[in-house]
Amino acid sequence: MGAIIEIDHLSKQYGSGTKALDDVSLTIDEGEIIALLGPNGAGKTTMISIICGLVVPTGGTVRVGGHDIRTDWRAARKLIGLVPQEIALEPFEKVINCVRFTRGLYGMPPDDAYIERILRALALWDKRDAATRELSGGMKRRVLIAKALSHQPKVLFLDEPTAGVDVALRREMWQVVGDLRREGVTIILTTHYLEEAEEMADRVGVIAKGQLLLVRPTAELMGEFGKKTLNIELDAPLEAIPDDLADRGVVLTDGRHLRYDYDTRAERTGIARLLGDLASRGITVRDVSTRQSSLEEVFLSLVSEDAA
Ligand SMILES: Nc1ncnc2c1ncn2[C@@H]1O[C@H](COP(=O)(O)OP(=O)(O)OP(=O)(O)O)[C@@H](O)[C@H]1O
Repeated sequence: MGAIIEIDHLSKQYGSGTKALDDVSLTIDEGEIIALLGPNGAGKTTMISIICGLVVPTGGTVRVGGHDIRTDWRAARKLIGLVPQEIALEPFEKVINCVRFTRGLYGMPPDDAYIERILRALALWDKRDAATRELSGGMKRRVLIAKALSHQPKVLFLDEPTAGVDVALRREMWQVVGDLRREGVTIILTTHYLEEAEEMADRVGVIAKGQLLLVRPTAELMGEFGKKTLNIELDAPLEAIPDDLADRGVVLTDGRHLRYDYDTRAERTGIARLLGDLASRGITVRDVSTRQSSLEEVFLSLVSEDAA
């Protein structure tokens, strides 16, 4: 599928002098889910705000669906829905009216059949006549998504969609995002929860200090940076580790357990040889398990590499 968002050498320096974005270029394809990861103040919200026309860039260009966000902003903005970080809803208004009004603000003709479809998809149909103040936090977030989808955008921005929500609600949100993807909506989300990026995103972009450090398919990033650890439980305790195994990086963690870190990218991981060597010495293995470093560890190693 073709590009829906083209960000070219984008920069933003706020009046205060803060350089929030520094020469960022990124192309996002239609239908993909991309997660922007970065510590507080990295520039994620600034990037989203520029694309949505809320902040004016100091350099570079952005095109949405081929429309320049500055010279052709009306057409660009029609393609975009934004779910902001802060929950701001009219407390006494009915859910269904909030969504209808937002659609109207975009100049779209009323379409109650479509509004019913999104409220049903977001499990809000039963609450359509409730005032928004009567809703739970998770429901309010879903109303924000319904509002953002009210004008049938092709691109949805979710700025920290699950900040401050509990684990069950977070899973519920992931489900909603999965459903939207099946509808063909392109989704750009910012998150501090690395698990969220790992779970949902096709690609991950890591931002720190206004710079896009890298953008990679999530699986590739995990494969490339992910080290694995093999834990071996022995049948009988060992006094010491044989020298040749120690030379290969095998560690005796306690008498009964060996640990071996290996690189998933290596042509030979050395696992078969290690198990063979143990067997030939009469050292019996009771159990083996492996553990892969999480995206969190990958992310921390990237950001610290950058700081170094
Ligand atoms: N309106 C503004 N005026 C001046 N500086 C700003 C403004 N908005 C953001 N900044 C600064 O720009 C930098 C990037 O902020 P931004 O909100 O884009 O980061 P973020 O990655 O979204 O952070 P968070 O994860 O905390 O939401 C920060 O140093 C911030 O203080």
